[in-house]
Amino acid sequence: MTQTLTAVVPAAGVGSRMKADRPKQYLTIAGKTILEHTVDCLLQHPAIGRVVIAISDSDPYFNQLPLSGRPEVVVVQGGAERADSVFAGLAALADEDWVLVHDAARPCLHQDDITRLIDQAKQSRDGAILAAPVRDTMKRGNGQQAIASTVDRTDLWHALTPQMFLVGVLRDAMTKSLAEGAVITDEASALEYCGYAPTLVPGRADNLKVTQPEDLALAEFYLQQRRKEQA
Ligand SMILES: Nc1ccn([C@@H]2O[C@H](COP(=O)(O)OP(=O)(O)OP(=O)(O)O)[C@@H](O)[C@H]2O)c(=O)n1
Ligand SMILES: C[C@](O)(CO)[C@H](O)COP(=O)(O)O
Repeated sequence: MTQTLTAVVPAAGVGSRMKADRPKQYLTIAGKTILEHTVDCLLQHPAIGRVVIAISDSDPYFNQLPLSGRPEVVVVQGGAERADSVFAGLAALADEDWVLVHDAARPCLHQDDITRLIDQAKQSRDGAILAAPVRDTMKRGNGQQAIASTVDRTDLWHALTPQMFLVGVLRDAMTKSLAEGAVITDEASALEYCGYAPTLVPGRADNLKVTQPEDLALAEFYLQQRRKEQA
């Protein structure tokens, strides 16, 4: 598999839910920042040759990382929302390219999941996302910390990343959906807004997004397991 794909990594968030002394992508696990774990994982895959990282314009951390000097890494300025950061990352890419978008905060991505996503995404212009089936009974609240209803969890999934699309299709969908005020929390929601139906590719549940303080120890455990697998 030749290294022809680019991954866009939104890494311009502040990580407020993490309640840490720095944005969560710069917290360290086993001597490396979460961002470095994520980018190393992406560039380890034989089909990925370049990573475009969107960082905050006030980011004081990135340039201190060895990562900042890697030739495979391009840096762009992120935006106020995750979608703005992703959109900025697309500016460096051509419409006919395929792109994987992957959260900096998801360092435990497995190589096999990347391979399966790439294989599935290229089957259709609708693209594909990694997703994990919901395991728990799902409740919708009534706004007063009480249950309003139980959500039917038939065919209900957690959207993960990477999400993979043709750049031109994604760029146009994001342009339209954002201009019309749609709520875009992942790339697939922009495609859906424009009538596409991206494929759901079952992904590993340990591809967690480090979001809350207790997630850091779990990510450390999963990365340790990954190192044992690769030893
Ligand atoms: N304006 C933003 C907001 C988020 N992100 C990135 O999008 C990914 C997923 O977003 P999330 O987990 O929500 O990160 P934060 O927005 O930093 O977290 P919080 O909502 O807790 O502040 C993260 O890698 C984050 O750095 C980004 O590039 N630009
Ligand atoms: C893109 C994503 O990780 C898919 O689940 C998620 O939507 C990011 O949401 P966040 O609120 O920006 O963490």
